[in-house]
Amino acid sequence: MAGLSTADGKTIRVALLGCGTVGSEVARLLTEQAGELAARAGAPVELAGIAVRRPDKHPELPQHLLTSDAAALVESDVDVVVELIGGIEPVQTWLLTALRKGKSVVTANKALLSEHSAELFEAADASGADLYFEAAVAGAIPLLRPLRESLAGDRITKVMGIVNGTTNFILSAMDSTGAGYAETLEEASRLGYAEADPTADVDGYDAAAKAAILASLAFHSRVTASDVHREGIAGVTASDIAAAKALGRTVKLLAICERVTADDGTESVSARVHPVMIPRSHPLAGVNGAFNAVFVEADAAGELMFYGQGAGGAPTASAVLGDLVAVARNLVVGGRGPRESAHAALPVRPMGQTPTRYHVSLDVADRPGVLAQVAQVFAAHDVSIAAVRQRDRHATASLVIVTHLAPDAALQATVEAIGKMDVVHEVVSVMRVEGED
Ligand SMILES: NC(=O)c1ccc[n+]([C@@H]2O[C@H](COP(=O)([O-])OP(=O)(O)OC[C@H]3O[C@@H](n4cnc5c(N)ncnc54)[C@H](O)[C@@H]3O)[C@@H](O)[C@H]2O)c1
Ligand SMILES: N[C@@H](CCO)C(=O)O
Ligand code: NA
Repeated sequence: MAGLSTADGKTIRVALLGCGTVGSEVARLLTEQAGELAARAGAPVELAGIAVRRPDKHPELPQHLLTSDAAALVESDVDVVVELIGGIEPVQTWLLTALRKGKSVVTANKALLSEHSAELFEAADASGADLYFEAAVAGAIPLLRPLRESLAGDRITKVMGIVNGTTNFILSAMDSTGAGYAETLEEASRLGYAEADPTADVDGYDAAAKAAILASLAFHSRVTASDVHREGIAGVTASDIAAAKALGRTVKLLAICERVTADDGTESVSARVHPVMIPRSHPLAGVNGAFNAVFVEADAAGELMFYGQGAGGAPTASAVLGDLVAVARNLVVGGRGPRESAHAALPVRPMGQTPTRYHVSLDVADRPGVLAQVAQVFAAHDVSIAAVRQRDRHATASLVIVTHLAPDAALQATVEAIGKMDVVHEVVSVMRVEGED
C-alpha cells in the first residue's frame, strides 16, 4: 500500500487534480510552506504532479509537474490525490481508482460527496485509504472535522446554517437597501459576488448538497442531495424583507438538518434548504455578506456556532491543506482517519411531514368577522396560531399571523385556502420562521 513506505520517513507524494481558484492556492501554499508542513505532518509533503486541462495555459506553474492526463497521474507513484476539479464524472472514476489502490483522497467536491459518498467510502474501506473533504462545506470553517471527530461522543439534534455565500450576500443587500431580488442579483454579478451562471447558488442546489453532507455526518445516516427539500431565493421579494423587518426579523437562506422524533418515538432526519425569517437577535442574523455560519445543537454540548469564510481560493485551500496534513500524519504512523459513520441509518422525513412554523402577511377587507374567518381556516387545517397583529389602512387591514409548529403540508394547504378567500385582497408574504422572538 502506498502509505506503508512513509514509516521510514519517505516523502509523501501528492497528485493535484485541477488548478483553478482553489487548486492554484493549494499549489502555492504547498510550495511556500513546504518546510512547516513537513514538520507538522512528520514527513515531507511533495507535489508530484498537477493535472490541468491545458498545460500551455499555465506558465506560472513548474512545467515538469504539469500533465493533461489526470487518469495517468492518479495511477502513477503518488500517495495522496487532491481533487479540485469539481463535478461528478470523470472525477468520480479517478477517485474510485485512487481509493481502491490505497491512495488517500482529499477533495472539496460537494456535488460528488452529496450523491456518491457511499461508493467512495466503500472503496476507501476496501483498501484502508482515507477520505477527507473539509473544504466541501463552508470552505475554511472547520465544521466537518468537529462533526466527524470532536462531537462523535455527543448526540447532535440540529445543524442549521448559512452555507452559501452568494445568496447570503444578495439577501444581506436586499435587507440593507430594500431593493428587489432581480436588481440585487444584477448588482452582485456586477461586483463579482455571483457567478456568470448563478443557478446552483440562487436555486439552492449548492446549499442542498452541503445540507446532505451535514445531515449524513450529524445523524450517522446516508442523506443525498436528492433527499433534501430545496427552495432558492428567487421568490424572495422586497415585501418579504419588509414584512420580516416589521417583525424584528431578517431573511436568510438556511440549510436546516434536524433529528425529528415522532409521537411513537421513531426517529427520522429532516434536511431542507429554503428562505427563513429569523429574529434579528439570532446569532445567524448578524452573518452578512459572503460569510458562512453554522449553528449546531447537541445534547451534551448545547449550542455551538461556527463562523468564517465559506469560499474563496485561499480560505478553501486552508481546509484542503488541513486535510492533507491529517492524511500525511496517518500515513506516517500507519493509521487511518474516520470512516463512514452511517450506522443509525435514519430514514429521511418528507418535507410535508416536517414540523415548521409559518409567517403569513395578508391584506384583508376591514370589516367585522374577517379575522375570525381567517382564523377558522387555520383551525380547519389543525394549525395553531401563535401571534396575530392587525393594522388598519382605510378599507383594508393588514394582518400578520405567525403559527406554532405544524406539519409543513398542513401549513401549505392553509396558505392555499386563505389565498382563495374573497375577504383576502392580497397575500403579501408567506415564509417559514425559525427561532424564538
Ligand atoms: N471556489 C470556491 O470558493 C470553492 C469553495 C468550496 C469548494 N469549492 C470546490 O472546489 C472545487 C474546485 O473549485 P474551483 O472554484 O477551484 O473551480 P475552478 O473552475 O476555478 O477550477 C477547476 C479547474 O479544474 C480544471 N479542470 C477541469 N477539467 C479538468 C480535467 N479533466 N483535468 C484537469 N483539470 C481539469 C479546470 O480547467 C479548472 O482550472 C469544486 O469542487 C468546488 O465546488 C470551491
Ligand atoms: N458558490 C458557493 C461557493 C462555496 O461553496 C457560495 O456562494 O458559497
Ligand atoms: Na469547511
